[in-house]
Amino acid sequence: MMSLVTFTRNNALPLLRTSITVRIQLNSASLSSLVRLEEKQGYAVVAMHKPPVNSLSLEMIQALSESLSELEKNKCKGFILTSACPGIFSAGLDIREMYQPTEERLKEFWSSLQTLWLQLYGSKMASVALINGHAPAGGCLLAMCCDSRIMVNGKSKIGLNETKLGIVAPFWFKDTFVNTIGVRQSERALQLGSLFTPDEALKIGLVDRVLPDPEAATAVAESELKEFLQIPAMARYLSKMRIREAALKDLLENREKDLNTFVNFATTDAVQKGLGIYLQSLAKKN
Ligand SMILES: CCCCCCCC/C=C\CC(=O)SCCNC(=O)CCNC(=O)[C@H](O)C(C)(C)COP(=O)(O)OP(=O)(O)OC[C@H]1O[C@@H](n2cnc3c(N)ncnc32)[C@H](O)[C@@H]1OP(=O)(O)O
Repeated sequence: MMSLVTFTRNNALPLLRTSITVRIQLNSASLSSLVRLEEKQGYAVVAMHKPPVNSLSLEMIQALSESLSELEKNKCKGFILTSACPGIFSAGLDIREMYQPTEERLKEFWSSLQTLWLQLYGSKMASVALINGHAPAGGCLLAMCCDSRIMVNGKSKIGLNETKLGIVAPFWFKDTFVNTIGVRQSERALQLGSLFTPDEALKIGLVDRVLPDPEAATAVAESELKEFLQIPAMARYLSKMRIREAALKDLLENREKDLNTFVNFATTDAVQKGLGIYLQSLAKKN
Protein backbone atom coordinates (compact mmCIF):
# COMPACT_ATOMS: atom_id res chain seq x y z
CA MET A 1 0.00 0.00 0.00
CA MET A 2 1.24 3.49 -0.80
CA SER A 3 1.76 5.85 2.07
CA LEU A 4 3.32 9.21 2.53
CA VAL A 5 6.36 10.64 4.23
CA THR A 6 6.24 14.40 4.62
CA PHE A 7 9.02 16.16 2.73
CA THR A 8 9.38 19.87 3.37
CA ARG A 9 11.32 21.95 0.86
CA ASN A 10 13.08 25.09 2.01
CA ASN A 11 13.16 27.83 -0.58
CA ALA A 12 16.05 30.27 -0.77
CA LEU A 13 13.86 32.72 1.13
CA PRO A 14 12.93 31.10 4.44
CA LEU A 15 9.62 32.94 4.60
CA LEU A 16 8.51 31.31 1.37
CA ARG A 17 8.90 27.85 2.84
CA THR A 18 6.64 25.39 1.05
CA SER A 19 5.81 21.83 1.79
CA ILE A 20 5.84 19.11 -0.83
CA THR A 21 4.96 15.50 -0.34
CA VAL A 22 7.07 12.70 -1.71
CA ARG A 23 5.40 9.40 -2.40
CA ILE A 24 7.30 6.51 -0.94
CA GLN A 25 6.34 2.85 -1.14
CA LEU A 26 5.95 1.80 2.48
CA ASN A 27 4.26 -1.16 4.11
CA SER A 28 1.41 0.54 5.84
CA ALA A 29 -0.45 3.79 5.97
CA SER A 30 0.56 4.17 9.62
CA LEU A 31 4.17 4.86 8.57
CA SER A 32 3.30 8.31 7.37
CA SER A 33 4.20 10.17 10.54
CA LEU A 34 7.20 8.13 11.70
CA VAL A 35 9.94 10.00 9.87
CA ARG A 36 9.95 13.65 8.89
CA LEU A 37 12.13 14.62 5.97
CA GLU A 38 13.00 18.23 5.52
CA GLU A 39 15.00 19.44 2.55
CA LYS A 40 17.41 22.26 3.34
CA GLN A 41 19.80 23.94 0.99
CA GLY A 42 22.13 21.16 -0.14
CA TYR A 43 21.16 18.62 2.50
CA ALA A 44 18.20 17.04 4.30
CA VAL A 45 17.05 16.66 7.88
CA VAL A 46 15.72 13.22 8.82
CA ALA A 47 13.77 13.48 12.08
CA MET A 48 12.40 10.40 13.82
CA HIS A 49 8.90 10.96 15.12
CA LYS A 50 7.46 8.00 16.99
CA PRO A 51 6.38 9.30 20.41
CA PRO A 52 7.03 8.76 23.17
CA VAL A 53 10.57 7.37 22.70
CA ASN A 54 11.25 6.68 18.98
CA SER A 55 11.53 2.97 19.68
CA LEU A 56 12.70 1.12 16.59
CA SER A 57 9.74 -1.06 15.69
CA LEU A 58 9.61 -2.90 12.37
CA GLU A 59 7.60 -0.04 10.86
CA MET A 60 10.02 2.60 12.20
CA ILE A 61 13.04 0.73 10.85
CA GLN A 62 11.40 0.38 7.44
CA ALA A 63 10.35 4.03 7.43
CA LEU A 64 13.96 5.08 8.11
CA SER A 65 15.20 2.77 5.39
CA GLU A 66 12.70 4.08 2.88
CA SER A 67 13.56 7.65 3.80
CA LEU A 68 17.25 7.04 3.11
CA SER A 69 16.41 5.37 -0.20
CA GLU A 70 14.27 8.35 -1.11
CA LEU A 71 17.14 10.74 -0.33
CA GLU A 72 19.54 8.64 -2.42
CA LYS A 73 17.06 8.60 -5.30
CA ASN A 74 16.87 12.39 -5.09
CA LYS A 75 20.70 12.61 -5.24
CA CYS A 76 20.82 14.15 -1.79
CA LYS A 77 24.44 14.73 -0.73
CA GLY A 78 24.03 14.64 3.03
CA PHE A 79 21.66 14.62 5.96
CA ILE A 80 21.28 15.30 9.65
CA LEU A 81 19.69 12.44 11.59
CA THR A 82 17.78 13.64 14.62
CA SER A 83 14.58 13.30 16.61
CA ALA A 84 11.35 15.24 16.62
CA CYS A 85 10.51 13.83 20.09
CA PRO A 86 11.74 16.14 22.87
CA GLY A 87 14.40 14.64 25.14
CA ILE A 88 14.72 11.41 23.17
CA PHE A 89 16.93 10.57 20.22
CA SER A 90 15.84 6.92 20.15
CA ALA A 91 15.22 4.37 22.92
CA GLY A 92 16.70 1.69 20.67
CA LEU A 93 15.02 -1.41 19.38
CA ASP A 94 11.39 -1.74 20.30
CA ILE A 95 11.64 -4.39 22.99
CA ARG A 96 8.07 -5.46 22.31
CA GLU A 97 9.21 -6.68 18.88
CA MET A 98 11.48 -9.20 20.59
CA TYR A 99 9.14 -10.18 23.43
CA GLN A 100 6.82 -13.12 22.67
CA PRO A 101 7.09 -12.56 18.92
CA THR A 102 5.87 -14.62 15.99
CA GLU A 103 8.85 -16.10 14.16
CA GLU A 104 7.80 -14.49 10.88
CA ARG A 105 7.67 -10.95 12.26
CA LEU A 106 10.84 -11.43 14.32
CA LYS A 107 12.70 -12.44 11.16
CA GLU A 108 11.34 -9.50 9.18
CA PHE A 109 12.23 -7.18 12.07
CA TRP A 110 15.84 -8.32 12.23
CA SER A 111 16.30 -8.51 8.49
CA SER A 112 14.99 -4.93 8.16
CA LEU A 113 17.42 -3.79 10.86
CA GLN A 114 20.30 -5.44 9.00
CA THR A 115 19.22 -3.61 5.84
CA LEU A 116 19.01 -0.27 7.63
CA TRP A 117 22.47 -0.69 9.15
CA LEU A 118 24.02 -1.68 5.80
CA GLN A 119 22.40 1.33 4.19
CA LEU A 120 23.30 3.84 6.90
CA TYR A 121 26.79 2.61 7.77
CA GLY A 122 27.70 2.23 4.10
CA SER A 123 26.03 5.41 2.90
CA LYS A 124 27.65 7.56 0.21
CA MET A 125 25.86 10.53 1.74
CA ALA A 126 27.60 12.53 4.44
CA SER A 127 25.72 12.39 7.73
CA VAL A 128 25.66 14.02 11.13
CA ALA A 129 23.72 12.68 14.12
CA LEU A 130 22.15 15.47 16.11
CA ILE A 131 21.59 13.59 19.36
CA ASN A 132 18.96 15.62 21.14
CA GLY A 133 18.11 13.11 23.86
CA HIS A 134 18.60 9.58 25.17
CA ALA A 135 20.32 7.19 22.77
CA PRO A 136 20.65 3.72 24.31
CA ALA A 137 21.44 0.53 22.33
CA GLY A 138 19.87 0.74 18.85
CA GLY A 139 19.65 4.53 19.29
CA CYS A 140 23.40 4.66 19.85
CA LEU A 141 23.91 2.39 16.84
CA LEU A 142 22.03 4.79 14.55
CA ALA A 143 24.14 7.70 15.81
CA MET A 144 27.40 5.75 15.37
CA CYS A 145 26.53 5.05 11.74
CA CYS A 146 26.73 8.77 11.00
CA ASP A 147 30.00 10.51 10.13
CA SER A 148 29.84 12.86 13.09
CA ARG A 149 27.89 13.06 16.37
CA ILE A 150 26.76 16.26 18.06
CA MET A 151 25.04 15.77 21.43
CA VAL A 152 22.94 18.18 23.44
CA ASN A 153 24.10 18.41 27.06
CA GLY A 154 21.70 17.40 29.83
CA LYS A 155 20.48 14.24 31.51
CA SER A 156 20.47 12.09 28.38
CA LYS A 157 22.76 9.10 28.07
CA ILE A 158 24.22 7.18 25.17
CA GLY A 159 25.76 3.73 24.87
CA LEU A 160 25.22 0.06 24.16
CA ASN A 161 23.42 -1.21 27.27
CA GLU A 162 22.30 -4.59 25.87
CA THR A 163 23.85 -6.70 28.64
CA LYS A 164 21.66 -4.89 31.17
CA LEU A 165 18.67 -6.46 29.41
CA GLY A 166 20.34 -9.89 29.38
CA ILE A 167 21.00 -9.69 25.64
CA VAL A 168 24.20 -9.41 23.64
CA ALA A 169 25.09 -6.76 21.08
CA PRO A 170 25.47 -8.56 17.72
CA PHE A 171 28.89 -8.58 16.06
CA TRP A 172 28.03 -5.71 13.72
CA PHE A 173 26.92 -3.49 16.64
CA LYS A 174 30.23 -4.39 18.28
CA ASP A 175 32.19 -3.65 15.08
CA THR A 176 30.53 -0.24 14.78
CA PHE A 177 31.34 0.47 18.43
CA VAL A 178 34.98 -0.63 18.07
CA ASN A 179 35.38 1.47 14.91
CA THR A 180 34.07 4.45 16.87
CA ILE A 181 35.69 4.24 20.31
CA GLY A 182 38.37 1.56 19.97
CA VAL A 183 38.82 -1.98 21.26
CA ARG A 184 39.58 -1.46 24.94
CA GLN A 185 36.80 1.04 25.64
CA SER A 186 34.36 -1.17 23.70
CA GLU A 187 35.29 -4.35 25.55
CA ARG A 188 34.67 -2.71 28.91
CA ALA A 189 31.56 -0.75 27.94
CA LEU A 190 29.95 -3.71 26.15
CA GLN A 191 30.37 -6.00 29.15
CA LEU A 192 29.09 -3.42 31.61
CA GLY A 193 26.32 -2.20 29.31
CA SER A 194 27.56 1.32 30.06
CA LEU A 195 25.47 4.36 29.32
CA PHE A 196 27.50 7.58 29.15
CA THR A 197 26.63 11.17 29.96
CA PRO A 198 27.37 13.60 27.11
CA ASP A 199 30.66 14.65 28.72
CA GLU A 200 31.72 11.05 29.32
CA ALA A 201 30.78 10.20 25.73
CA LEU A 202 32.87 13.12 24.50
CA LYS A 203 35.84 11.94 26.53
CA ILE A 204 35.86 8.46 24.97
CA GLY A 205 35.10 9.72 21.44
CA LEU A 206 31.58 8.32 21.28
CA VAL A 207 30.38 11.82 20.38
CA ASP A 208 32.39 14.58 18.72
CA ARG A 209 30.88 17.71 20.25
CA VAL A 210 28.62 18.50 23.22
CA LEU A 211 26.54 21.68 23.03
CA PRO A 212 24.54 23.30 25.82
CA ASP A 213 21.18 23.46 24.04
CA PRO A 214 19.34 22.16 20.95
CA GLU A 215 19.70 25.45 19.05
CA ALA A 216 23.47 25.58 19.46
CA ALA A 217 23.70 21.87 18.64
CA THR A 218 21.64 22.34 15.47
CA ALA A 219 23.87 25.16 14.29
CA VAL A 220 27.01 23.08 14.90
CA ALA A 221 25.46 20.00 13.24
CA GLU A 222 24.75 22.10 10.15
CA SER A 223 28.24 23.55 9.96
CA GLU A 224 29.77 20.13 10.63
CA LEU A 225 27.77 18.61 7.76
CA LYS A 226 28.79 21.45 5.46
CA GLU A 227 32.44 20.77 6.30
CA PHE A 228 32.01 17.12 5.25
CA LEU A 229 30.18 18.21 2.09
CA GLN A 230 33.05 20.46 1.04
CA ILE A 231 35.34 17.45 0.59
CA PRO A 232 35.23 15.79 -2.86
CA ALA A 233 32.47 13.21 -2.42
CA MET A 234 34.22 10.15 -3.89
CA ALA A 235 37.42 10.71 -1.88
CA ARG A 236 35.41 11.22 1.30
CA TYR A 237 33.28 8.11 0.74
CA LEU A 238 36.20 5.84 -0.17
CA SER A 239 38.12 7.04 2.89
CA LYS A 240 35.12 6.23 5.09
CA MET A 241 34.96 2.78 3.49
CA ARG A 242 38.62 2.15 4.36
CA ILE A 243 37.44 2.01 7.97
CA ARG A 244 33.97 0.49 7.52
CA GLU A 245 34.19 -1.95 4.61
CA ALA A 246 35.37 -4.98 6.61
CA ALA A 247 32.43 -4.75 9.00
CA LEU A 248 29.96 -4.20 6.16
CA LYS A 249 31.37 -7.15 4.22
CA ASP A 250 31.16 -9.35 7.31
CA LEU A 251 27.44 -8.80 7.71
CA LEU A 252 26.74 -8.98 3.96
CA GLU A 253 28.43 -12.39 3.85
CA ASN A 254 26.78 -13.64 7.04
CA ARG A 255 23.26 -12.18 6.97
CA GLU A 256 21.43 -15.47 7.09
CA LYS A 257 23.65 -16.87 9.84
CA ASP A 258 23.24 -13.67 11.89
CA LEU A 259 19.47 -13.81 11.41
CA ASN A 260 19.30 -17.40 12.65
CA THR A 261 21.60 -16.63 15.60
CA PHE A 262 19.38 -13.72 16.57
CA VAL A 263 16.11 -15.66 16.28
CA ASN A 264 17.48 -18.64 18.21
CA PHE A 265 18.96 -16.43 20.93
CA ALA A 266 16.03 -14.04 21.29
CA THR A 267 13.49 -16.84 21.62
CA THR A 268 15.28 -18.75 24.40
CA ASP A 269 13.36 -18.93 27.66
CA ALA A 270 16.09 -17.05 29.53
CA VAL A 271 16.05 -14.10 27.10
CA GLN A 272 12.26 -13.99 26.97
CA LYS A 273 12.10 -13.97 30.76
CA GLY A 274 14.70 -11.20 30.95
CA LEU A 275 12.90 -9.05 28.36
CA GLY A 276 9.59 -9.53 30.20
CA ILE A 277 11.14 -8.35 33.46
CA TYR A 278 12.78 -5.37 31.72
CA LEU A 279 9.49 -4.32 30.10
CA GLN A 280 7.76 -4.58 33.48
CA SER A 281 10.44 -2.43 35.08
CA LEU A 282 9.93 0.24 32.40
CA ALA A 283 6.16 0.14 32.94
CA LYS A 284 6.50 0.23 36.76
CA LYS A 285 8.62 3.36 36.49
CA ASN A 286 5.49 5.15 35.31
C1 LIG B 1 24.07 -13.18 19.72
C2 LIG B 1 23.26 -12.13 19.05
C3 LIG B 1 21.93 -11.99 19.70
C4 LIG B 1 21.28 -10.67 19.46
C5 LIG B 1 20.43 -10.27 20.60
C6 LIG B 1 19.63 -9.04 20.44
C7 LIG B 1 20.41 -7.82 20.28
C8 LIG B 1 19.53 -6.62 20.34
C9 LIG B 1 20.24 -5.41 20.07
C10 LIG B 1 19.87 -4.19 20.48
C11 LIG B 1 18.92 -4.04 21.57
C12 LIG B 1 18.18 -2.80 21.80
O1 LIG B 1 18.20 -1.75 21.19
S1 LIG B 1 17.16 -3.11 23.09
C13 LIG B 1 16.50 -1.57 23.59
C14 LIG B 1 17.36 -1.00 24.65
N1 LIG B 1 16.75 0.22 25.12
C15 LIG B 1 16.65 0.53 26.40
O2 LIG B 1 17.11 -0.17 27.28
C16 LIG B 1 15.95 1.80 26.71
C17 LIG B 1 14.74 1.56 27.56
N2 LIG B 1 14.05 2.82 27.81
C18 LIG B 1 14.48 3.70 28.73
O3 LIG B 1 15.47 3.55 29.41
C19 LIG B 1 13.64 4.94 28.88
O4 LIG B 1 12.40 4.70 28.28
C20 LIG B 1 14.27 6.19 28.23
C21 LIG B 1 15.49 6.63 29.06
C22 LIG B 1 14.68 5.95 26.80
C23 LIG B 1 13.22 7.34 28.24
O5 LIG B 1 12.74 7.51 29.54
P1 LIG B 1 11.37 8.30 29.77
O6 LIG B 1 11.18 8.42 31.24
O7 LIG B 1 11.33 9.53 28.95
O8 LIG B 1 10.26 7.35 29.11
P2 LIG B 1 9.63 6.04 29.76
O9 LIG B 1 10.68 5.17 30.32
O10 LIG B 1 8.52 6.44 30.67
O11 LIG B 1 9.06 5.29 28.47
C24 LIG B 1 7.87 5.73 27.83
C25 LIG B 1 7.17 4.53 27.25
O12 LIG B 1 8.01 3.96 26.23
C26 LIG B 1 8.25 2.58 26.54
N3 LIG B 1 9.61 2.22 26.08
C27 LIG B 1 10.76 2.81 26.44
N4 LIG B 1 11.78 2.26 25.79
C28 LIG B 1 11.26 1.29 25.01
C29 LIG B 1 11.83 0.37 24.09
N5 LIG B 1 13.16 0.32 23.82
N6 LIG B 1 11.02 -0.50 23.47
C30 LIG B 1 9.68 -0.46 23.70
N7 LIG B 1 9.08 0.40 24.57
C31 LIG B 1 9.88 1.26 25.20
C32 LIG B 1 8.11 2.49 28.03
O13 LIG B 1 7.84 1.17 28.41
C33 LIG B 1 6.93 3.43 28.26
O14 LIG B 1 5.78 2.73 27.89
P3 LIG B 1 4.40 2.97 28.68
O15 LIG B 1 4.09 4.42 28.51
O16 LIG B 1 3.43 2.06 28.00
O17 LIG B 1 4.66 2.58 30.12
